[in-house]
Amino acid sequence: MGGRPASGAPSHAAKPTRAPVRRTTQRSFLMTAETVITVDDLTVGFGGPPLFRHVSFEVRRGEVFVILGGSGCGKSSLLKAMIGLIEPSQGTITLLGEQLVNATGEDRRALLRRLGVMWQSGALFGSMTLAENVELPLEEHTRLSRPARQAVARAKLGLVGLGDAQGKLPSEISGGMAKRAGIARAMALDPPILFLDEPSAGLDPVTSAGLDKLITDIARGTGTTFVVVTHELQSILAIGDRCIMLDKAARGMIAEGDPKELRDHSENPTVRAFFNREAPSDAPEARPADTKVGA
Ligand SMILES: Nc1ncnc2c1ncn2[C@@H]1O[C@H](COP(=O)(O)OP(=O)(O)OP(=O)(O)O)[C@@H](O)[C@H]1O
Repeated sequence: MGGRPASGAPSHAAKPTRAPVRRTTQRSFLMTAETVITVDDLTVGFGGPPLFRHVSFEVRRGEVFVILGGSGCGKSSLLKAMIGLIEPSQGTITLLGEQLVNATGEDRRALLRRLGVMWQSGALFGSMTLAENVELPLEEHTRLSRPARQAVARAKLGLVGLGDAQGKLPSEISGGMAKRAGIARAMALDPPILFLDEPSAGLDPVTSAGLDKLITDIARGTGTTFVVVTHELQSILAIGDRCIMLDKAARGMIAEGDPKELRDHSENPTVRAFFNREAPSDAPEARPADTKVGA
């Protein structure tokens, strides 16, 4: 099952399960915001049966878009396909108006430079201070002078609440601080889109909630678009403007919409089970057509 109903109509034609929705100003903005990512009919596999197939969705400028689902359903693989690290076996990915899948050479590199990525661990270089870590992409991809790079690094670390920790090594900071530093480094080149892979992994609930607030503050304050892979329910509900849900048994996308509306109104038993922390019911092939809610 994928993001399209069997008729071949686009997934956004799927019958929504509707409930009255109170729109905030932010959500109203997102309803009309331009599309910055279009994933169309995407299939990814590693030689055997596809991990997921026929996945289609759009991400709008300035929103926090969450890719969720149980372990092993392909969330990280989808993120990797969206940043050019995995070649899909079918489908297209349009980022900021440019085609990724067929792009090659300098065109591809220039497109990928416009994306910021933070991996689960924060992936900081242990022998470098936080400031030096943030400076690194600037050194690699710009002609800024050292003082200019230092000024940008200071600003980015200040933005994530680490203004006083610039001279520290990664071994001298907490896990939550490392995630913040990872976000600062991912933002060094002012990317319009930031991809975060499991940002809350390994964090206690309070630290995780602080990181959630940082993500929404940056999205609201700077208009940066976030694509976040996570299966942390509290984070999904705290940060997600919209989401898609992948499912291992369905080998595809089984839901799309506002996470709170999916939690409260989805008719799909697998989606309901996920949001209500229940063991999934027997739903071998979940139905995509009934699961688009509040998008
Ligand atoms: N490069 C690869 N080659 C072969 N198999 C892979 C590769 N990358 C991922 N897989 C497999 O694809 C499946 C999905 O992995 P992926 O990490 O995308 O899932 P996930 O939903 O992010 O899982 P989790 O929540 O547990 O991190 C796993 O079974 C994994 O072993």
